[in-house]
Amino acid sequence: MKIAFIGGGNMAAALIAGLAGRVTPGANIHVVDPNPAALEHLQREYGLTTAAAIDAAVTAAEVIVLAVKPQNMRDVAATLQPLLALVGHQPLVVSIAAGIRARDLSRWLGGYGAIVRCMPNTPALIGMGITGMVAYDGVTAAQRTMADQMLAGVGTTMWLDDEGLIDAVTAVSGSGPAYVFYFMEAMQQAGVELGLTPAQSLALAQGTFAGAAALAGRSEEPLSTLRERVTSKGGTTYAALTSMEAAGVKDAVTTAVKAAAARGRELGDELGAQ
Ligand SMILES: NC(=O)C1=CN([C@@H]2O[C@H](COP(=O)(O)OP(=O)(O)OC[C@H]3O[C@@H](n4cnc5c(N)ncnc54)[C@H](OP(=O)(O)O)[C@@H]3O)[C@@H](O)[C@H]2O)C=CC1
Ligand SMILES: O=C(O)[C@@H]1CCC=N1
Repeated sequence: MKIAFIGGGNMAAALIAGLAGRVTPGANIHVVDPNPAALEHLQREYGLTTAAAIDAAVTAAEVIVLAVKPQNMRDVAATLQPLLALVGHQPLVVSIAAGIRARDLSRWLGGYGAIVRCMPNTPALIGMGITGMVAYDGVTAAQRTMADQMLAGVGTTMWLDDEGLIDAVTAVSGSGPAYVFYFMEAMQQAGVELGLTPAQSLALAQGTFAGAAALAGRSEEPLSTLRERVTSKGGTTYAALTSMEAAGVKDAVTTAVKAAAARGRELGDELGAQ
């Protein structure tokens, strides 16, 4: 599979790390980014080809991943559109941008239909990502399979019929690793304040997230049951959870996740109106 990335920043680098040598040889990956430092690192690490600006090399790929910020997407589409119009085959365009709707991207690409909109997350870097995906009108069955193979190579895929749900995916799993790191940071800090070294406290917090996430993944029980099994009556967990409830932590988290979804919709409205 020949893949071109437009944008070689954080999320592209995470995807490339998971893809190179696993889904396709690094030499089959081409990355366009104006920052030489980012490209040099990717080139050195994975042996891929790079360019500072979009040119015809991009359309030689079967899959073109648009991995620029949502605010740059329209300009990128304007540059890409005449190049796509020149090629005989229709490369699959995969957008990972938060908010940008497939219909707006299609319009910016001159009515192009072979678009998959998806929302990956950074654990793709270690092959443990999860990606929500939706196919636009002109995607062939073979292209859908190709998109699935690409993203299944860096973790789990979840296809959605309703593109409107991608903002929810963005809020839960696209942004989600940041919430987990935030929670881990707080747990690490508390451990240090209680006398552990930063390394000890980090190992305990990280190991706890890894173990609890794996347990939740393997268990048939609801999360609330798993939580209750940790919570001895009158014990330490009860003291912590009572403190969290009093501080409104659960409400704060659900409100925060909804704020992420609202921002996704807002980006789609703002940028799609152009
Ligand atoms: N980070 C994450 O965890 C996730 C991000 N996403 C989505 O991925 C996209 C990229 O995010 P992220 O990687 O975090 O952002 P970054 O800013 O790290 O990466 C974007 C890169 O694209 C470059 N760029 C800008 N314009 C062009 C252009 N015309 N051609 C080629 N490259 C260009 C940027 O350069 P410069 O900085 O100089 O502008 C930058 O290096 C966003 O749309 C985001 O919504 C989706 C899921 C998760
Ligand atoms: O923060 C953002 O907008 C991007 C989308 C999901 C994760 N990072």
